[in-house]
Amino acid sequence: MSTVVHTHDLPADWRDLFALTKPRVMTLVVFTGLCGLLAAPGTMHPVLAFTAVLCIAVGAGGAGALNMWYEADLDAKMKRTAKRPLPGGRLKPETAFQFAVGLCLGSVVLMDLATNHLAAAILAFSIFFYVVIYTAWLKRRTPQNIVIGGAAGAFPPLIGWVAVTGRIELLPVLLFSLIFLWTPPHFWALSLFVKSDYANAGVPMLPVTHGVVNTRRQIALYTVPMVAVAVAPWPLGLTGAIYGVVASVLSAVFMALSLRVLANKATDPAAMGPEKALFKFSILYLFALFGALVVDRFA
Ligand code: HEM
Ligand SMILES: CC(C)=CCC/C(C)=C/CC/C(C)=C/COP(=O)(O)OP(=O)(O)O
Repeated sequence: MSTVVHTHDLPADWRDLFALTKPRVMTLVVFTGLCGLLAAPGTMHPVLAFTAVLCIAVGAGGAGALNMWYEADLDAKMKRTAKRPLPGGRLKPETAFQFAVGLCLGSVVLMDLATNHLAAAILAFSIFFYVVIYTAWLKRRTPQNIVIGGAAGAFPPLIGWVAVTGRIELLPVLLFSLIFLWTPPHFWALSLFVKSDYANAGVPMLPVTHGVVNTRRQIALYTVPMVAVAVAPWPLGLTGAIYGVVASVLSAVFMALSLRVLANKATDPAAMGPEKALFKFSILYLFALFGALVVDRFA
């Protein structure tokens, strides 16, 4: 019987399993969940609060891993994703599936034990939404895939809030709506400069199905209600001026960048500076608004 362990194999395996959880994208998902939890009225034992945030991270990671398990065939066709653990042949699909299901189930059960049924149910629903509604159902069928399916990524602040209060209230619903309306400009800006990847893989993303001009119009169109929802908590008296000022200023920048995208006539990805700027700014924007929400709450 051989007991030789190739130690250099072990870290590679763990790195691949970790990569399966989409750690870079999920940092913002987890941050918005953490901020939803911190912004909620009431107190929670720090260990339970940490556990709740951990559950959001593990649940989101498990959902990301199930997404990669399901779409290994698509990922193999796109330059951006071809080297992922499954298309790269570094991980067996069964291993990925078991790991992913373990994370998803573990996160929901632990959330239920540590917080309340409603928070656990919303976590379960968002995993279901990302994996089944977005990945398995809509992504390959309609360019509205990310509008509807994107709702999955909007749940974390609500989950964080409900973990503390046990109730759904207006502010976390506005935070949900903010991310829901933010997702189309975030993703469509990116999809404009990686359009050929999606076209090659046969994924019906908006620039592929409805063209570059239409996609730019849609980005600007979603930015208007997004900005309104972003600022709304301040005049509604749900937050103070710190959040209000940060949200107003950064929303004005977001609007300006999306108008620059609308004005851009280029179709060559090399000339898509405004799109690249909007995509990068979209990430900073959510980090900043959610950060300001927490600072405001404790100021
Ligand atoms: C269906 C909705 C969404 C789609 C299709 C989408 C798609 C993408 C894609 C393709 C990337 C580029 C690179 C990569 O794979 O790392 C990206 C980057 C990113 N997305 Fe999204 N996204 C969506 C929603 C969200 C949500 C809800 C969040 C968080 C609240 C988010 C946060 C991020 C972050 C932080 C990055 C940058 C990652 C890095 O630095 O590499 N995305 N997104
Ligand atoms: C709590 C919980 C379950 C949260 C879910 C978080 C969520 C839905 C995040 C969406 C962000 C994301 C990874 C989009 C990638 O789209 P894609 O899968 O089409 O990207 P790809 O082309 O990079 O695979």
